[in-house]
Amino acid sequence: MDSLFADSEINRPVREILPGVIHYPSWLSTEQQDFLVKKFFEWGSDSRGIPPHQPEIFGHKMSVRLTSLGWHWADYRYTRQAAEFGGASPLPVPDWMVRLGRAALADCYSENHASQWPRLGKGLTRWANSFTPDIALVNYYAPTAKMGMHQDKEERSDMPVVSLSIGDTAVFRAGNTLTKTAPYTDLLLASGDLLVFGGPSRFMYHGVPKVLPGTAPQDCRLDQGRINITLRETGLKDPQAQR
Ligand SMILES: O=C(O)CCC(=O)C(=O)O
Ligand SMILES: [Fe+2]
Repeated sequence: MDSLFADSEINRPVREILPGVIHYPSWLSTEQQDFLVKKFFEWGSDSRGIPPHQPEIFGHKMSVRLTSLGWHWADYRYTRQAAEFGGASPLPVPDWMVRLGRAALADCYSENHASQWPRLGKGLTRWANSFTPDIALVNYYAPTAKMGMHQDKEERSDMPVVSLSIGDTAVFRAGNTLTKTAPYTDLLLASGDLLVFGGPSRFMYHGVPKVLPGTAPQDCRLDQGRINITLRETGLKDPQAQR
């Protein structure tokens, strides 16, 4: 009874937070979360990839630790090699991750589901089939880490952003497309939650003001903190990098 009517199922319906922003609670199964945590540790310790690091922006170290697959992100641009790590290249985006990204969009934007979201622009549904993320940003938030308000705009594609959360719950701040300032909509992203933002909100400002320590499910394989995996299409052609 408890698990059938768990709080998460009753109080956290799938919602369109803002036009084109879909929050799908508990989208990942426990097994999928376990698998992603295992992969997270593998990626982080693989000497062939980009080591987890705290990128510097405007002379300040971010509190989040980042590694990435597909492309390296630094100084607001994508490159295939990381000069600061001896020219190392990121590990590739695995096929299963592309399929996961498509499944996420299918669940949020396909005709079936999208009819529920009256504010979702027309034409979003076509994205579910063609989404081919070529970058996965893998963020680790220690319990005190946060991420300032920003836009994801290094891409040359207007494909949606797919974001997966594992571990401690975070406060996610969805802003607006015009300024870093209010109006904001704050929501909680818990372990297993999916957030997709595209269409009219693809270039919204957003950030993570806070992680709520000790809120991960008891059986979570991540002892503390939060993993966020963000899948995007860069729209960049290989081998040329962004100038
Ligand atoms: O951690 C999150 O939920 C957001 C991450 C994010 O906005 C980013 O990596 O650009
Ligand atoms: Fe972002």
